[in-house]
Amino acid sequence: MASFQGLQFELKLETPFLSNSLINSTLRESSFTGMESDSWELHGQMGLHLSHSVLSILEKPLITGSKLKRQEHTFTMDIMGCKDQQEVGLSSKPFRWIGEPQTLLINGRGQFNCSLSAHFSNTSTNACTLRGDEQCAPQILRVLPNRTYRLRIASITTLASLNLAVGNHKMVVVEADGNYVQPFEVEDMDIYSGESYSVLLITNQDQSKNYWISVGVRGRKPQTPQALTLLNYSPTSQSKLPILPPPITPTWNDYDHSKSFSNKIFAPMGSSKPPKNSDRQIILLNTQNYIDGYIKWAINNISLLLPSTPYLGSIKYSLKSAFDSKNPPENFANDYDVMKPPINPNSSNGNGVYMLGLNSTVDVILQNANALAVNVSEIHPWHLHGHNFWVLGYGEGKFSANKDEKKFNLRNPPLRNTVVIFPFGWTALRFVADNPGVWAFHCHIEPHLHMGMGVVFAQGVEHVNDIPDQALACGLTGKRFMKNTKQN
Ligand SMILES: O=C1O[C@H]([C@@H](O)CO)C(O)=C1O
Repeated sequence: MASFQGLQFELKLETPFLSNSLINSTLRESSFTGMESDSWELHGQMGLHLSHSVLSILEKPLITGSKLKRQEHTFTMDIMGCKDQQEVGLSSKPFRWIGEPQTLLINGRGQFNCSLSAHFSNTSTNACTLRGDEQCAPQILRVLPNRTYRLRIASITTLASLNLAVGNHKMVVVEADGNYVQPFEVEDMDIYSGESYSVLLITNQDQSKNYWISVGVRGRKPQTPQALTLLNYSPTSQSKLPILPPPITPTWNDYDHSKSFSNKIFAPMGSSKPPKNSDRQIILLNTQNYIDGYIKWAINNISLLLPSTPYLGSIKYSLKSAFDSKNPPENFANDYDVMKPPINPNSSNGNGVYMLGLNSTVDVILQNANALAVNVSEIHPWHLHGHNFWVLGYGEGKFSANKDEKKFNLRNPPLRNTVVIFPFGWTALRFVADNPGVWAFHCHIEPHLHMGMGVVFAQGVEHVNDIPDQALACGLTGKRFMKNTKQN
């Protein structure tokens, strides 16, 4: 495990932009709590609010080194209420999509309605300039010339996939999701919701100038302006605007560009390798569907609807009626055409659990497909709780075990906890189910999770001794049940 896992605590910096969704997500997440793993994960943001996209550029870790406890349950937030509204829209007939973000925030700063805020704050006629209204002024990264900086970057967006570039500078990617990677140089980098990276930035450019860092949207037709941060070379004044324009994000649908970035990520020499073979292969087809006319996402034709009783208690205490006891499907119909909208778009809700053998090696093939509309297939960053996995490869079209397994990278696959599936493609990953508990595996795009795009894995729940009271506080494991079990 890499020694720099504390960056995610910096998410707290973004809390003014969170909504009451966090309270919901706290309850929701608690149903997944298992034993602590030593890989601290970036999933407090499961409940981040929906109307803005947020990117943190973290210059310094708050905590480094040691084993960290997952902290996402401890946030308390101000209440803004927008997520509830959005959830209502997503669960309505007719469906109301959340829409693209109005702005992107970098460390809480975005340029939205700047002239309006200037008017109210009465500080400047153009609040988007560096001397304008504080809220609208970009974050300033002040650097010394000829140094090497490590930027810790975490995307906690709700929807947007992002691309980041620093004007006139290259970056060297050295870490992804808390694991070192073989360093590689890039002009710009993609970062999907739930992912985190460290990049090295060498300040070797003209020190009498400042430079823009820009972030733009990928994979969805952009209706969101690029977000800007200023790279300020000391002792140059912060108010000196860069001569060069902000770097322009690659075209939103240039997927080859994104694939080329993902395909450069490898584990460094000496990292742990995946087991040579897996004990089980689970193929998960991602489709957009209807249930009673409501738009949903489904996995192997089941749209995840979480039960009211948290899984950990219901599995540990064998409460068989608490969730679907049937095993969810491990594959989909052979003749399903992933390049076309579903012939039968109807699906159903479910909450069954993939029961994994403790310490077994599991391969998951995430198979993307055409959504409901013709010629539409979207990016989905999938995030696994409680584990890292090795990314064995990506491919186009429908996964073919015979052909594609031969191409799996077992030599130096990167270890991650979030991985993207590209439109009309598949992504293969392998993990060892060695962390007793119940774990969500889901698309990190919050509205997609709300619409059912996730599955649940469980393993070794009998080894989870101290289930937190909060995880036993509702449904069939509510108060009365607890009282009885404690008495027995
Ligand atoms: O889940 C989604 O719903 C909309 C669209 O497919 C239906 O309006 C969209 O862009 C999504 O990503």
